[in-house]
This record gives sequence, structure tokens and C-alpha cells, in this order.
Amino acid sequence: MGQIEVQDLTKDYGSRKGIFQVNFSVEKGEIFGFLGPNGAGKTTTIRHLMGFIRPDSGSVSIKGMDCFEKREEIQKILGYLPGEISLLDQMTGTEYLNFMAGMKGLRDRSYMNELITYFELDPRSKILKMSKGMKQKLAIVCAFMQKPEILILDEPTSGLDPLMQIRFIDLLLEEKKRGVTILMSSHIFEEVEKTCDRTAIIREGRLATIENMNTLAEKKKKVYTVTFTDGQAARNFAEAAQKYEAKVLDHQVQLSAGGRPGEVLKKIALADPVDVDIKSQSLEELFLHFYDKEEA
Ligand SMILES: Nc1ncnc2c1ncn2[C@@H]1O[C@H](COP(=O)(O)OP(=O)(O)OP(=O)(O)O)[C@@H](O)[C@H]1O
Repeated sequence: MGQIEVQDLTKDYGSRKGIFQVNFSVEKGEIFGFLGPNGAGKTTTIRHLMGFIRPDSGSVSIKGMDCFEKREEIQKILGYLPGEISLLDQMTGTEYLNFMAGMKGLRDRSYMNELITYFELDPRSKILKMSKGMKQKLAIVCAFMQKPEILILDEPTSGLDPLMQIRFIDLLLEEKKRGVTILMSSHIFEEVEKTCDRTAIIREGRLATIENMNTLAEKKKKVYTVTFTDGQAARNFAEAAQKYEAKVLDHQVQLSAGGRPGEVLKKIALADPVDVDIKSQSLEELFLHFYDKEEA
């Protein structure tokens, strides 16, 4: 059984809003991505995991504990980063972190301080006066500081600048090495691609697909741009490589093909070109159609 189990989870808000028959599980040590357009049901699913809402039907459990019945126990062991952060505005960042550390029974504050330094956060000012990015950093420190074995992260990098986004991804990869189980919703394909083992796409409250990121690499189309010394050599090669949708552009030929690259590369090698450039389709190109209402 997975660390996180979601079975036939349904919450019907009426007017076709909500989540319907959602099924997935997340194994120990796995990073599971949760993608989908605005209003698809990511936050609603996550709020069930935190025990904030009770399912209409189906079940949600973490480490075998029902998320609603055992919400107090579960919230204690989880690191949680909410999508919309509401912090205690009148406190300073430092007061807030100390308050939260106290609530979680965290004695050793050394990792908390390491995280503050790592994200270059100055927690001394009042939360009210903090920028969106600063508040996000504060919430990240709060979610990670107790080194939880399970992390639930709702759009964790929203509001972070590009450098901090990279730092966050590195932190996730470090946590993964520790064997932490992570469920993360996101709108950023690149961070999902860099970190997740599997990714689910939710659309209009229903799971559209769950993809394993390793096997996904094989599904991705690749575009091979093959350069020859002259146009005639390019045209000859294109003729021989028609099955790969060959297109001639002056003395270059573009081929595109899915699957493993071995067969195409052999064909290219036989033609002895001067150069080859290979580009893989991005996760965005592969997944974007799930965001298109027309296609739904
Ligand atoms: N308490 C509620 N009452 C009625 N409808 C709700 C409630 N909470 C959420 N919804 C609706 O359920 C749907 C799913 O919302 P949810 O916040 O889970 O989406 P999301 O995938 O997290 O979106 P985003 O990417 O915009 O954050 C939306 O249509 C939303 O309006």
C-alpha cells in the first residue's frame, strides 16, 4: 500500500464543479506531480489529504490513517505548504516560525535556520510588510523545518524568483535522497520534469492520465536537424529518410520521430553528415493539450 492512498475520491460542489472518482497512490520516497488547469481540482484534492474537508464518497488515507478521522495526527507528521498562504500578519517572520516550531514540538531549530539562510530570507520584519516571495519562503521554511517524512506542496514555487525556484528544486532533490514522500501540485512543467517520478493530470475534476516520467522520455518526439555540406546531399538523405517526416531546409534536413533514438541515429550515421542536433519535445508540448477546453 502507498504512503498516500486516494480511492474513488468524490466531492461534488454542484454545477459539475468538484472532484469525481479520483484514484491514485504515492509510494514511499516518490515525488508525485499534480498538474492541471485552473479550477481542475488540485487544491480540493490536497485539502482532503490534509483532512480539512470530508469526502462525499471514496477515501483518502496517509500511512493507513483516514485523513479526515485522524486529521490531527496526520497534520502533525506532514509538512504542508498551502496554495494560498494566510499567515499571522501581525507577527514577525521569526515570531511566526518560532510559534509554528512550538506547535509542531520542534526543539532543534538548526535546520530551520539553515533553510532561512539557504533561501536568503530575512524573517525579522512583520509578515504584513513582507513581499509575496518572502511570505512564500517563510511558508516553505515552515513546511520543511521539521524534516517531515511526507510533504504536501500546493504550487510551492509560486511567487519565487527564478534563482529561488532553482534552489527550491535542488532542495526537493535533496529531500528525495532522504526518502521523503512528496505530493506537489504545480503549473510549472520544468520543475515537474526535473523532480517528479510520476505525474497526474487532473482536468474538470477527473484524472486524465498518470504518467511515469522515465517511460515518458521514450514517448517524446525528437527533432533531429542533420547538416550536410551541400543541398544535393541533403536532398538525397531526405529521400532515403522519408519515413521520419523529412523536411529539407537548404543543406539541412529535419527528421522527427518518437521512441528510442537508435534506429534514426544509425540512418543518420550512414549518411555521414557534418553535424546533428537533437531536440526532445518538452513536457509542456506533450501535456499542453490537456489544458485545452476544446479537446476535453
Ligand atoms: N467550497 C467550495 N464550494 C464550491 N465550489 C468550490 C469550493 N471549493 C472549490 N470549488 C470549485 O471546485 C473546482 C476546483 O477548485 P480547486 O481550487 O481545487 O482547483 P485547482 O485545480 O486547485 O485550481 P488552480 O490551479 O486555479 O489553483 C473549482 O471550480 C472551484 O470553483
